[in-house]
Amino acid sequence: MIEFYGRGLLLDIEGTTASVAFVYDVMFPFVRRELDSYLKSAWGTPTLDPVLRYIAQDAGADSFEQWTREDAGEEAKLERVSAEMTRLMDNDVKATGLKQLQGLIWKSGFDSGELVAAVFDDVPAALTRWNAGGKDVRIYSSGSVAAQKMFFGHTNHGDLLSSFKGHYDTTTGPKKVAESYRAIAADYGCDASEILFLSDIVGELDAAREAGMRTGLCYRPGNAPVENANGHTGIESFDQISIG
Ligand SMILES: CSCCC(=O)C(=O)COP(=O)(O)O
Ligand SMILES: [Mg+2]
Repeated sequence: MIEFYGRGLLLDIEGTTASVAFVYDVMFPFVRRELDSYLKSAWGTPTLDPVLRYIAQDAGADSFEQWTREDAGEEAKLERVSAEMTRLMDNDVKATGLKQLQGLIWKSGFDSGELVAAVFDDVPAALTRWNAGGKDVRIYSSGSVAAQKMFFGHTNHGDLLSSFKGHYDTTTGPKKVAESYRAIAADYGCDASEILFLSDIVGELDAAREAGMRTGLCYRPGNAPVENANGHTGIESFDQISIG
C-alpha cells in the first residue's frame, strides 16, 4: 500500500499501465510488418526529417547526411534506416529515433482500429479517482509523446487521454538518469518530492528517487522478475495507492 499526499503522479506505460505482452506481442510486431512500406511512403517528406536526425544522433553521428554518407542513393539510405531500426528492435533498445518512428507507424493501426491499447482493468478507475482528488497525472514513457497520446486515446476502456495533464518521452532525457526526473519536476512546477513515479523498472525508480521523487514498483502479470527491489515499495494494482 502507498499513501500519497503530494501533487502529482507520473506513470510509466509498459509493465505499469499496460502489459509488457501487449507492447511486445502486438505493438512491436505491427512496426516490423509495416516498417518498409511506411519508410517508402514517407521517404523524402518533412515528417521523417526529425526522426532521421534522432536516428543519426542515437548512432553517434552529427547529422543524417554524415551517418549515411557511404550509402549511394536514396534506396540505400532507406535500407540503412530499415536495417538499423530492425537491429535496435531485435535488441530492445529504447532509442529516441526508433521510438519516434514507431509512433508514426502505429498511427495507421490506431486510426484503423487494428491496434487497441490494452490497459490494466484497475487503471481507468484509478485515473478517475486521482483526478477527482486533484492530482496532476502525467506519463513518462520511452514511447514517443505522439505514440502515448494515440495509445491512451484508443484503449480497451475507451479514450483515457483527458486523464493526463502532461506527457514526457526520451526527448526529455533517458529514463534511468536522475536529471530527466529533475526536468520533469521543474515542468510540473513543484518539488520532486511532491511527485510519485510508478514503474516496473528498478533502474528508472532509482533515478527518480535520486531526483527526490517518491516511487512505487509495479508487479504486473507478465513483468520480468525483480531480483532486488532496492527499497522501492511494491504494488500489484493501482488500487493499492491511496491519496490524500
Ligand atoms: C506508447 S506505448 C509504446 C511503449 C514503448 O514503445 C515502450 O518502449 C515502452 O516503454 P516504457 O518506458 O513505457 O516502459
Ligand atoms: Mg515500463
